[in-house]
Amino acid sequence: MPILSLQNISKRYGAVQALSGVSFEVPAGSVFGVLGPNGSGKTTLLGIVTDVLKADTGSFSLFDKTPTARERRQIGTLLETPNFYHYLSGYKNLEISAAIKQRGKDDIARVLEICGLTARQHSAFKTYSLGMKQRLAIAAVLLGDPEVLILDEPTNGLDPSGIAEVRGLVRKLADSGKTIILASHLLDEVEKVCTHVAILRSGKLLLSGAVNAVISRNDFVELSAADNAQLQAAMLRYPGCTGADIQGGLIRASFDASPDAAAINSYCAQQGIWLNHLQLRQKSLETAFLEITNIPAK
Ligand SMILES: Nc1ncnc2c1ncn2[C@@H]1O[C@H](COP(=O)(O)OP(=O)(O)OP(=O)(O)O)[C@@H](O)[C@H]1O
Repeated sequence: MPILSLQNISKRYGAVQALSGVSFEVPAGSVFGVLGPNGSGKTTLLGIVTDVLKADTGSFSLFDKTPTARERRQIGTLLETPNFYHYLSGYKNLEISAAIKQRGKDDIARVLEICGLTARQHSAFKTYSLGMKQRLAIAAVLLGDPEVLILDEPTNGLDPSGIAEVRGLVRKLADSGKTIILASHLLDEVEKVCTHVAILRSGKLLLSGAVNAVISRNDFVELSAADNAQLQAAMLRYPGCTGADIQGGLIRASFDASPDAAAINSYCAQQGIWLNHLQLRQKSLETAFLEITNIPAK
């Protein structure tokens, strides 16, 4: 059963079509990244799912049901950084969050522990690092132990150590069985923490599914020999080779499936070509993302 299923969601703000017919499913237990460049509709989509915004058309189900207050209570949401009181401690701030959410205080110690803030719970919020501040925001979301977490750009504005802390926390929460839906404009982030992804561009869904299936990073091979022109011609005859370009003294050969370096080496030897360089390489994430976002929208 998918945790969240979107059917044909569209939303317009005046002249701006923020979302156009977006449909996808979020599997239970996944860390699901909603990925897209700035302005692609990620926040609008999360706003609709969390009932902050209303879709013009389309519908969605939570836990396989039309969402009611009961289903919504199972969702913890962090769409923007909460306004914590700077002079109050982390603990006191969570007391206020618990009161606003009408949750008891008895859950505060648990969420502080999960977020690694127990030792600093009585320090003033203003003394926290950026990463600790964001972990406190996530602690507030965890009050009441929701099954699903929705986080909008949870590492935005953090320094590298803050980013690492928040990613570590997201992984830990995923390991504990939570389903996590997070928006990001960073492919790198999605690859590091997400199991599944939906990629948006200009409000349209380009692709969705398991990260490994969606972000294909077919290997390519770099090779060279004394006569690169002869090698290039030979590689273009190699079964499955889809291209062979000479770049900076090396031939970069691409394939329709993962290449086998040993087979390429022996093929070249059979052609009387002795390789002085042969290396398998992976497409950079950047290249893979640019290729994905350049494909025509569905
Ligand atoms: N309240 C609004 N009124 C008018 N246009 C809006 C409003 N909110 C968003 N938009 C527009 O809708 C489009 C989608 O915006 P949205 O914030 O959902 O994208 P996003 O992918 O979350 O972007 P970012 O990464 O910059 O937060 C953008 O073109 C944005 O300018």
